[in-house]
Amino acid sequence: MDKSIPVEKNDCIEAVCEDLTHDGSGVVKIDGYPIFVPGVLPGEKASIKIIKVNKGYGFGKLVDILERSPFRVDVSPEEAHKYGGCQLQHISYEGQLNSKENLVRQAMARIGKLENAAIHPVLGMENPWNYRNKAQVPVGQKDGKLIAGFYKPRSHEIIDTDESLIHLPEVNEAIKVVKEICSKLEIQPFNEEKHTGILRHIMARYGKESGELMIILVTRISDLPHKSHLVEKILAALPNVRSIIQNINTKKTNVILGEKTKVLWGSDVIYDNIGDVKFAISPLSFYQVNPVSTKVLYDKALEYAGLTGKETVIDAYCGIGTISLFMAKKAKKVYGVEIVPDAVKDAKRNASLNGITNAKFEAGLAETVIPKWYEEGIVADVFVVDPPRKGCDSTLLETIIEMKPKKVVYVSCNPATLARDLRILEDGGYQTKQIQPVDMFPHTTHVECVAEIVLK
Ligand SMILES: C[S@@+](CC[C@H](N)C(=O)[O-])C[C@H]1O[C@@H](n2cnc3c(N)ncnc32)[C@H](O)[C@@H]1O
Repeated sequence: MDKSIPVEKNDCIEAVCEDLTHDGSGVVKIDGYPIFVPGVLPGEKASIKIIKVNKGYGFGKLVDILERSPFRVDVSPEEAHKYGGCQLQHISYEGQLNSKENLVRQAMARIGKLENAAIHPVLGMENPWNYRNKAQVPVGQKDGKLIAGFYKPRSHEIIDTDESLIHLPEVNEAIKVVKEICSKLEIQPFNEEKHTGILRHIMARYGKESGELMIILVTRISDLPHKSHLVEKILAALPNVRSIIQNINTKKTNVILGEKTKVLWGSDVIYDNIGDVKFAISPLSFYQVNPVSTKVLYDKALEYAGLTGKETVIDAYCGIGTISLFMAKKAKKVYGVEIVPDAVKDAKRNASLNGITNAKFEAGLAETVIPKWYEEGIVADVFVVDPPRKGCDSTLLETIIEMKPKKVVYVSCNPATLARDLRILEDGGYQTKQIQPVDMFPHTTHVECVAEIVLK
């Protein structure tokens, strides 16, 4: 037995939970040795069975709650099905917002070593239910029947479900109807293990403001049987449908969408509005999933940018040009860069759709295109970044530090990489003035942040 590890496998202990991890597990410590226990909340005393011990940390199973947190809510197994595996379903909304604020504060202190940044309380939703404008449900088979729903946590077993408490009702309805139609037409569900069958995922994307619906059928092969019947039945059942797409993903991968799409019926995009800007959204483009919180987030980004109409703005990782076009209305010129060519096509289309002529978009890697722009003499007064979870590329951060825009607005969906990148910017002559967390994903552990960073 390793003496530095104070517990052994199968021990039963009683301990008080001190914290939550980024994936929502409770953390208890025995003589400083951390044990991760799913289901237990900070402040709760619990009895726990040790199920695994590693050198620096262990895992436990919650046996009983001995002292209950005031933030705990009881969720029945039927309700849990409707949460689609949301990690914070057992915490009241107030408790979720507290724990997200704590997560941001800890990342900024531990990773970012930020001392002077003001970190505001999380801006939560008035109604944190039925907010998602997009669903992508895996399809499989059970007892000879087509099933679709969500993956059981930490497994690839599909839990068949027809309703999610976090999807907009129109999205729930679309998924349910398409699933029934595919089942009746006997379209073969995908078998992940054997890599056989046809239908891998059903996706629905809904414009909350426009009421337009896009259905995407992700298939393993390009041959989709009963195509015309399928289209006919979807249109009869869902009058809001504007676009039916087939996406082909032939690969053995967890990535949902393949690169090839075919329009089976209607338009190649749907439209939606955020504030007074209209957007065309194509199947492969990134579009924020929570329209209510997106408006809050973009308004905050605009406020932090402090535009007067004279500024040149660079928007790195611009997607379909959402933040760029919000900024373009208040800036002299905006340059956006994005890796997905379809998204850049959407961004260009969106600029003309809104009569915006001072925005220019280019497809490519932010870390390659922006240094090239800089060499050509394009210098930003305000630099916006909104990278994926892994954060900004280091070359891009170096370019920002060299270019010296007077302000950087950093939109992030991962506090850990945000904190890492803020440290790099601070070491390069910037100061983080304030960070506003926004709850874009209620009932999950995710939190979005927008940070205002100024040149010292
Ligand atoms: C979090 S999304 C933000 C999109 C947009 N700002 C919005 O709010 O809708 C990140 C975007 O970065 C793009 N992306 C990922 N890596 C990139 C890179 N190295 N260079 C440029 N764009 C990238 C993704 O395709 C995605 O559209």
